[in-house]
Amino acid sequence: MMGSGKTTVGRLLARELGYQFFDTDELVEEVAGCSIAQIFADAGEAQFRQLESQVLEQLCAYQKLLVATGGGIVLSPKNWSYLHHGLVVWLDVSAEQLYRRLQGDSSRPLLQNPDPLATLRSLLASRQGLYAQADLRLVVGEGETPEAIVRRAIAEIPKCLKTTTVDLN
Ligand SMILES: Nc1ncnc2c1ncn2[C@@H]1O[C@H](COP(=O)(O)OP(=O)(O)O)[C@@H](O)[C@H]1O
Ligand SMILES: O=C(O)C1=C[C@@H](OP(=O)(O)O)[C@@H](O)[C@H](O)C1
Repeated sequence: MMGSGKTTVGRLLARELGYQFFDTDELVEEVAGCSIAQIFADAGEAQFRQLESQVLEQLCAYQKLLVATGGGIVLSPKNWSYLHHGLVVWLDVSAEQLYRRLQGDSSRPLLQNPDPLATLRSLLASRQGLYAQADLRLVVGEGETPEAIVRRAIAEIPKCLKTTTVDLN
């Protein structure tokens, strides 16, 4: 979800793993040559979603990447075929925590309305089943720091790696 810490935690985790870090929102802005808010205002959400899929498709061909996606990437079934090239982590943060973090932030167009908390609750409820398709769910506690989440991710990721080693001795 937006504001769950994908960019903040992802950047730190990439450094720990020695992976390159990319953020689909940043790449979309580079491709479009303007901010996400501007893309939504000028071309609409559908155009943003197309650019987002395009960027994800290009990224999924590479290895040793950590990709922080936009919170709505889960909406398109096609995006899941790209996401499943890697291990998908869900940072599960309550709507109330998200609201506190994003108060006064004008960069997320879907929250620019009179009741952003209600929007966050309703988006979270409608996307819950999609986020649940992730390989790893990290429920983020109240006040848990990005560094603590990274430590938990590093402990949990090996347990859910999809590859298995076959010993042919
Ligand atoms: N674990 C955390 N605790 C408190 N604030 C956080 C945490 N993770 C991220 N933030 C803050 O929340 C806001 C949104 O984080 P960000 O990493 O941009 O989220 P996302 O990429 O998922 O939209 C930023 O202001 C960031 O500093
Ligand atoms: O949840 C969403 O639909 C969106 C989340 C945003 O990314 P973050 O999750 O990085 O905030 C950004 O892609 C856009 O504003 C739409």
